Amino acid sequence: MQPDTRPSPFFRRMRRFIPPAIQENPVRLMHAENILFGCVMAGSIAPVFGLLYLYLGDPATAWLCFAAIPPILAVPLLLGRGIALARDALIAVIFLLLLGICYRVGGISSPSIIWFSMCSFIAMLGGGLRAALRWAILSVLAVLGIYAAQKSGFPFPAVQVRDMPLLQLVSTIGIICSVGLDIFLFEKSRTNLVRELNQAMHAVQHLATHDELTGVFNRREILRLAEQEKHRAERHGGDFCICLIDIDHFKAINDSFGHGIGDQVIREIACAMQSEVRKTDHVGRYGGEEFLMLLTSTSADAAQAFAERIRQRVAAARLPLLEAKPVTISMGIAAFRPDETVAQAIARADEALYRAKWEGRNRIEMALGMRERSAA
Ligand SMILES: Nc1nc2c(ncn2[C@@H]2O[C@H](COP(=O)(O)OP(=O)(O)OP(=O)(O)O)[C@@H](O)[C@H]2O)c(=O)[nH]1
Repeated sequence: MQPDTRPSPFFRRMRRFIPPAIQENPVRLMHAENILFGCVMAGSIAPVFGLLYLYLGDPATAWLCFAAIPPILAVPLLLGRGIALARDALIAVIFLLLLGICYRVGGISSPSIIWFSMCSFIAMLGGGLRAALRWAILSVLAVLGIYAAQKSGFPFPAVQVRDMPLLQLVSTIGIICSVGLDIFLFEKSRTNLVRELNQAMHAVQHLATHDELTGVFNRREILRLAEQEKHRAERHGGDFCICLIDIDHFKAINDSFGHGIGDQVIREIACAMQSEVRKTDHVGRYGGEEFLMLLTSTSADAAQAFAERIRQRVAAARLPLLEAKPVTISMGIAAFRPDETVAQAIARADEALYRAKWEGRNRIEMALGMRERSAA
């Protein structure tokens, strides 16, 4: 059973806000997702602090928090115009909000001062190191500016919140939770990305090694497997047979029923072979209507008996596609010899196949050994 590789419902819902052009690129998708997390986080934290400042008797700062909510929630709409624009717009709103809060409540001693660190954090998750560095410099300059302004006697409003320790407490807990949640969501989005890349890699690998029409191995892969089996047989001993299969009078099938039906016949026969072989054997499409089977740990006699079973199964099948007309296959089998190459073993199987055709088709012929061949 295929594992469920779809992202969680939260991520799927969030992706509705991400333009398809961004979704095509996994890294840009991850940055866009992180910016959306930033919007969700900032959009939920701002009203909490708004309510807190109302409770603490500072309605002007509370309204600053509430006023930041609409621009934060509008940021996803900017994603269509570019990730950098959306990211910088979000951070700019947060940055200005923090400047406003620090100006009103405590200056350099404001519990909100530490929240400037979130600017470079969000920038990093939403776009990489350069953006993070830019926002880190701006944040440091802002903090230094607040300090310098206070030192030089700039008139900060004398706002007294009712319960400063409570503000400190909520602010500290808020930043701890925000950082933790951001890291958790970032990790989730990174895991999704890795999983999707893995999936894409498997799909590409499958396309590179399998025949599109039949789903069995393609020529390159079956030849690679043949080399691998040859090395295994040479190292560990054991028999290994190569079986070349060709559909008889296939041109006539194409001519009578059309190429579409011809393709389906090729598919049916590939499927019949694939379902008959053992898990350790391999089936590949060698050419148009020609297949190569690698029968591992199989003696020549066993390979012949097995091939006979497939030949009979195909000959007995009455495909509705062909209006129940029989279709047959011919096969040539070569038992691999340690002193020959894969190409030589296939050449012997091909020679046996040629004999099977010559002898009347719908039959199996065993290859001669190399020495017998050169003597012939
Ligand atoms: N439909 C279809 N036909 C193919 C495909 N690949 C090759 N063919 C056709 O298969 C036919 C093979 O014909 P031949 O090589 O003359 O052999 P045959 O008619 O099978 O005769 P024997 O092999 O001698 O029994 C050709 O007409 C090719 O066009 C394919 O992928 N799909």
